Amino acid sequence: MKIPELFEHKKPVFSFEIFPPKRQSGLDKIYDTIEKLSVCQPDFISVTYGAGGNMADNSTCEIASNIKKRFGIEPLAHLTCVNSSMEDVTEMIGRFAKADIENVLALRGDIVPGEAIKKDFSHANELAIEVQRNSGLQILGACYPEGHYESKNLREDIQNLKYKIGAGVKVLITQLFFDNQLFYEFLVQVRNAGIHVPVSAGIMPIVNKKQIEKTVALSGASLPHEFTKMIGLYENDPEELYNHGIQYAVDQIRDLLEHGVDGIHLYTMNNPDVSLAIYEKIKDLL
Ligand SMILES: NC(=O)C1=CN([C@@H]2O[C@H](COP(=O)(O)OP(=O)(O)OC[C@H]3O[C@@H](n4cnc5c(N)ncnc54)[C@H](O)[C@@H]3O)[C@@H](O)[C@H]2O)C=CC1
Ligand SMILES: Nc1nc(=O)c2c([nH]1)NC[C@@H]1CN(c3ccc(C(=O)N[C@@H](CCC(=O)O)C(=O)O)cc3)CN21
Repeated sequence: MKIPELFEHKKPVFSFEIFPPKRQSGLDKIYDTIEKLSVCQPDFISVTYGAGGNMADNSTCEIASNIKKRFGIEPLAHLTCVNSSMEDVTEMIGRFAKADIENVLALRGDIVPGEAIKKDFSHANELAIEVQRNSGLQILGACYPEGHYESKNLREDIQNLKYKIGAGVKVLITQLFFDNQLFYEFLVQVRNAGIHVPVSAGIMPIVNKKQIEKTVALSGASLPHEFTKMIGLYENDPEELYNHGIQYAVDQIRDLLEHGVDGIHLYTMNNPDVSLAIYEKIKDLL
């Protein structure tokens, strides 16, 4: 199924994101996770590729393929290019096609100190052009409600976003954010810039202390008062932080749905219990 077509017919589109396990031995567990997530009947599940700069894994294609074969759910395979040569990309596109994968999230990827950068691709739009040229894959892309941290400002980042659309990106998924107001303002600017593709909101529930630092560093997302207050109150009480972290995500998603968002993309962090708990509290609006 072509994910961009799904957005034409369904609102909201509800999706999950998972990441491949660090070791091959974790593969059984990821399939248990997907099985649990399948209860929510997500419209698609995306699988990261070298997420957070972790290039140790290479099982994105295999997992995405099984999401379709074993669970009958549409997969979205992420593909990054900053550490890849043209040859690597060609090979991976070929593997996706062979595995019957129809949709890819074209990303530049995180620049990790010490990890060699290859010169064939500098930005996600260049990867999108190659995917478009070399395959029949549907292309999705990432966008940044608060601007990408390497951009001077949001305006410049949105100008760069137009290159992706020009390169064939048909749906955008946002970086995680905790302040819906910033998302709504971003959406106005995106539409004013002439970008009219569906934009799905990426939401990450924060349920333990360890996630806070890592997530903020990866995303640069700003933390509204309500969020820092929750952390301040419960950071030393794991059970309360877990419950309030879920509730924060639920409140965020319900507000987005009430504002008519095109899609909700839940960063599951491979935790099906958290995702199911959230689903139970939002399903009446899906
Ligand atoms: N590994 C994964 O599965 C995921 C990774 N990410 C991360 O998101 C970050 C960026 O990825 P993308 O959005 O795909 O990168 P991108 O290439 O679209 O943007 C990166 C930066 O370059 C600028 N830029 C983009 N196109 C440009 C052009 N043609 N000329 C000049 N400047 C341009 C942007 O404004 C931005 O500041 C990375 O850190 C990526 O790894 C996000 C989601 C999932
Ligand atoms: N800059 C950036 N890079 C990404 O890879 C990325 C984003 N942003 N934003 C959206 C999602 C969120 N992603 C994430 C976010 C956090 C981890 C993370 O904390 N990984 C831990 C492992 C956690 C665990 O095993 O439970 C790690 O140590 O890599 C991974 C992917 C992938 N995506």
